[in-house]
Amino acid sequence: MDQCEDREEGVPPSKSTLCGEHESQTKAQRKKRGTKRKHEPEPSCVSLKSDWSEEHFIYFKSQPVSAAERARKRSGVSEEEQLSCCALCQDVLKDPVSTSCGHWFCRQCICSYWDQSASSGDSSCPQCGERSRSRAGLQTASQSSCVQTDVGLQEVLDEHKISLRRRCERVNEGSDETGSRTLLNRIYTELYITEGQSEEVHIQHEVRQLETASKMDALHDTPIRCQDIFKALPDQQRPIRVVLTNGVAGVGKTFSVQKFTLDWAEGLENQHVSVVVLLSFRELNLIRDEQYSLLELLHVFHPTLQKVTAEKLAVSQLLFIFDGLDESRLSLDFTNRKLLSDVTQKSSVSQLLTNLIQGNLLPSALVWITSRPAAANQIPPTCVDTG
Ligand SMILES: Nc1ncnc2c1ncn2[C@@H]1O[C@H](COP(=O)(O)OP(=O)(O)OP(=O)(O)O)[C@@H](O)[C@H]1O
Repeated sequence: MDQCEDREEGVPPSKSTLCGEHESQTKAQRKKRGTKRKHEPEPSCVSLKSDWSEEHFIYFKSQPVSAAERARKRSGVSEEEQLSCCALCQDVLKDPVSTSCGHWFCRQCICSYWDQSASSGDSSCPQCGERSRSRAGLQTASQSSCVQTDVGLQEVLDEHKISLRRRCERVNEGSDETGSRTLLNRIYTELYITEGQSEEVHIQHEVRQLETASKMDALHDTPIRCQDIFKALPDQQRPIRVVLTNGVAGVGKTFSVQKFTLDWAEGLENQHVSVVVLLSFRELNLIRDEQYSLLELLHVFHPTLQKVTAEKLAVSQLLFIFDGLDESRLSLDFTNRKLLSDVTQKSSVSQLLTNLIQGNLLPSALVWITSRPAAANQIPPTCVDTG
């Protein structure tokens, strides 16, 4: 059994349950001090980092065309062939490395070229004559792609992170919206999530559930930090893609989401995620009767995503956070057979969400949903990863 006070109060285990006992401050204490506030989401900006291969291609295209390249073009050699061919041995690249001007050679070819070159220590590019980085600085394809992927997109990504940091770094304190905003990191106390999967559908009132909760067993009673919810436990085989965090009113679900996002935006945690898309069901309610594609949905709520194409979206590691399922006025119908797999295909917001959660849309995207217990049964247990 977990040791958290709120679990003792009776939050029934779902995929994960926010136990909500802060290390130094209980919910009761918070309420007494009038700190329970709902944090309205603000518009944010999002950018995207693409996979290396796509940028790799752009990278080559953007190089100044050398005489050798022009000659190859004249000879009818395709660009793909050029990219896989060493300019020195004219053979297929072996252990390919690039000079700082962007030309590719077999590592052995370029090293022996430099070894043989009259002026030792000269590291000019054999193809264009430009002075290159030294042999120690030659880049492999993956190093080069990282650098190139970041060109242009890095700026957008930084902008997105700054935007999300601004959105999450401060929270309202006080009993009404006029309360002052304070730094989240200053008041945040660690919350623990326990993993569990209830077989029952929770139809009772939350108070009733509190009574029955003690009869349910958590799958794991090890507390998990909110930043670690997508990290599989040692005994878990499958990667975790969809997480549903279930917790009673005021336990700290929104705070956890904000803390997770802030740590990501500050570069502290979960850096394998390229883009965090933070949305509340309250925001989504506003467009529930409209038709959007997933790409448009992101553009609407995250304007800087406008710079990002569907192709880049498909190859990036996205994390969608949907906060407050209990406030949803969408009718999430997981039995609807309308399959969506194209991020540019328009549909209702609920269909976008069900397809995203089911993995038809952006199958590698991570999804985190938070909910009060009474509403959590809107997500079928089969859609949630138990690890
Ligand atoms: N980790 C935390 N550290 C410090 N205070 C917290 C923490 N989590 C929650 N609180 C306090 O509890 C209040 C309620 O938290 P929060 O809005 O995150 O709850 P919630 O679970 O999202 O509630 P609801 O179900 O009503 O949306 C916050 O305004 C804050 O004052």
